[in-house]
Parts: sequence; C-alpha cells; structure tokens
Amino acid sequence: MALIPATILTGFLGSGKTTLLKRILTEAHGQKIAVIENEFGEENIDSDILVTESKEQIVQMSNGCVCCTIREDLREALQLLAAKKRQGLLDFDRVVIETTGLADPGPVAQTFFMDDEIAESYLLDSILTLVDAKHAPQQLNDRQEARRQVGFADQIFISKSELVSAEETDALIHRLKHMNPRAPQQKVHFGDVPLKDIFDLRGFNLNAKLDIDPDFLKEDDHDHHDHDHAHGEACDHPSHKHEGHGHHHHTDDDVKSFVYKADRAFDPAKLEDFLGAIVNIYGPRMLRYKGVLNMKGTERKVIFQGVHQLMGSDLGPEWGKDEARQSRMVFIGIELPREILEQGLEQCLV
Ligand SMILES: Nc1nc2c(ncn2[C@@H]2O[C@H](COP(=O)(O)OP(=O)(O)OP(=O)(O)O)[C@@H](O)[C@H]2O)c(=O)[nH]1
Repeated sequence: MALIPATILTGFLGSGKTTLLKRILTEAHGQKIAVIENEFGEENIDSDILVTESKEQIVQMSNGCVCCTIREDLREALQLLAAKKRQGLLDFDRVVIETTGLADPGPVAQTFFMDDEIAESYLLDSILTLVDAKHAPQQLNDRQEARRQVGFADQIFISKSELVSAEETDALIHRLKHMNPRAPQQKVHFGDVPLKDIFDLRGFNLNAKLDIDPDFLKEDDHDHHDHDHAHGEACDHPSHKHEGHGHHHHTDDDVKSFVYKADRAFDPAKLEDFLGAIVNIYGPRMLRYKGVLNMKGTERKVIFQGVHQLMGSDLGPEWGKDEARQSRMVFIGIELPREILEQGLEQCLV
C-alpha cells in the first residue's frame, strides 16, 4: 500500500489552526482528508456537516473528509486510521494532525521516524506553522513553544495580517526569516489558502530543494548572529550592537539559524563521525537541519536532513555541468554551538 502523506499543523494558541482546518473539513474540494485533532468541541465543527454523531472518535464529514479525535496518543490514532483504511472501512488520501498551541512539534514529527509501524504506513509531508501577525511578536518574546514551532516549520502561514500595519508584518516576516530561513512564508486570511499550498510540499522529504532566500545568505555574510529590527523601530535592549549598517541588532530569539557553505568536497566518513557526535550532544537543541552536500566519491548531490538526534541522507540528482559544487547546510536550533559546528565541518572537508 502506498504511504499515506501526513501534514503536521502547528502554531501558537489562537493562531488560526482550527479556522484553517474547518475550511478543509467543510469545503467541497474533492479531496478525502483525515484530520486528527486533540479534541474538538461542538463549537469547532458544526453538527450539520457531521455525517455520524460526534460521540464517535472518528466522524465522517459531508464533503468526504474524516475527523478523528485523539483521546489516547497520536500513535494509536494513526494506527487506527491506517488499519481502517486497509480494511476498506475508511477512505482517505492523507492525514492532517493539529497539535495543541502549547506543544513542541518535535515529538509529533519524531513519531513518524521512531515507530516502525507508523513509518510503514505514513510519510511525513511537512510541518506547517501558523503565526498570528497581531500577537506573535509578543508570543515569540515570551514563549519558547512559539519559537520552536517557527524553528520546525517547512512552511509558515501568517494569519491576521489585516489587523496590523504593513510595516509590522514586514518586521515579523524579517524576524521569522532569521529564525528559520528555509521556510517560505505566506499570508493567510481566515484560513483561506489553496490546498495545493498546504499539501505535497515534501518539506520533510529528502529532496534537493533547500529553500533559502539568496538575499538572506548575502545579508548573513555580514550579520552572523542577530536579526534586525525594522528600520526606525524604537528599542533599547541592552544586548544590541550598533554596527553602523544603519540598523541595529538584538539577540532575543533563542531559536536561531545559520548557514554553512563550503566549496571543497566533504569526506563522507569524517562527516558522518562528526555529525553523529554532534547530534548526540546537541540533538535536543537542534530543531531542524538540512543540506545539499558536495561529497567526495560521487557525482551526485547528497541530501541530508535531521530533527533533533535523528538524521538521514540520500543521493539526489547529479551536479549540473556548469553548476558550482558548493555544499550548503542550514541549522536551526536553540543556542546552537555555531563555532563548534563550523570548525568541525571545516575539518571534514577533503
Ligand atoms: N482577524 C483575523 N482573525 C482570524 C484569522 N484567522 C483566524 N482568526 C480568528 O482567531 C481566533 C482563533 O482562531 P482559531 O482558528 O480558533 O485558532 P487556533 O490556533 O485553533 O487556537 P487554539 O485552538 O486555541 O490553539 C478565532 O476567533 C478566529 O476567527 C485571520 O486571518 N484574521
């Protein structure tokens, strides 16, 4: 049986997850989607769109979607859904999991790798993170869960942008990009986003795409550690450095990212040893990392990625004839040992 694609929907409290899901469950889009929610009250799902009574753990929607409430754990809910699909009792093409606003999406993502039975039935497509334009600036300052949710994202949706000024939205976009440069950002109004922008993103899958804005890389060359304020934004934070770029920086966000680039090839054995040791020590703080590598001994790109301690790599397409064989890696995490990583990676080059 083909693997069932799974999407994890995360975002801080009130960021608009349920609003987005409700559209998925009610609109006539012709797709059969199973949604796993932590709980859904009557206020979430209108009773007239339910085909069966909401006392059940799994209910069918009038548009063919399925909603499954998790009372036990996620693993059991996923197994139950896969079993019902196999037996022909339920028909759906993909799964969306809504995490609670206070959850760290890491363990949810890891369920798909750690558990063999789950890995045999499902393929983790991507982690989508909703960010509330009105409240995120404060939430990101105050709450580590909110910052982690941004760090894990393969795609970021910004809700409620109509409630703030264009400048405020731009400042937020800028901040998010520094926390997670590899996730594209898109504004969404009351969950109105085409399904093609939600599904089959394959953000988690091994592929040769490393979505980093080239401008971010340029900027990163002279701004290694901090993110910028919007120009003219008043700030008197003591950790600011004034570097004469016409703007200043601060270090409030503990979720940070950096990009490592190298023009010489990596020695595969050295790199494996080094990364293995690094994730052993720093894994809990490493939210996401991903890279397209130039490896000695192969004409093909090597794609690697990981979440916390779990890491994998795969062969991608061949390097193009005129393409510079430059390795690029992005690391996203909390207080990452940037210098140790950079120096160690340097030692792994041939
Ligand atoms: N103005 C505005 N309000 C929105 C938008 N999207 C969602 N909302 C509102 O924000 C509130 C919270 O939305 P929910 O979808 O319940 O958010 P949630 O992320 O599921 O919240 P939790 O379940 O508490 O984590 C609701 O009143 C929504 O109507 C938007 O784009 N603009």
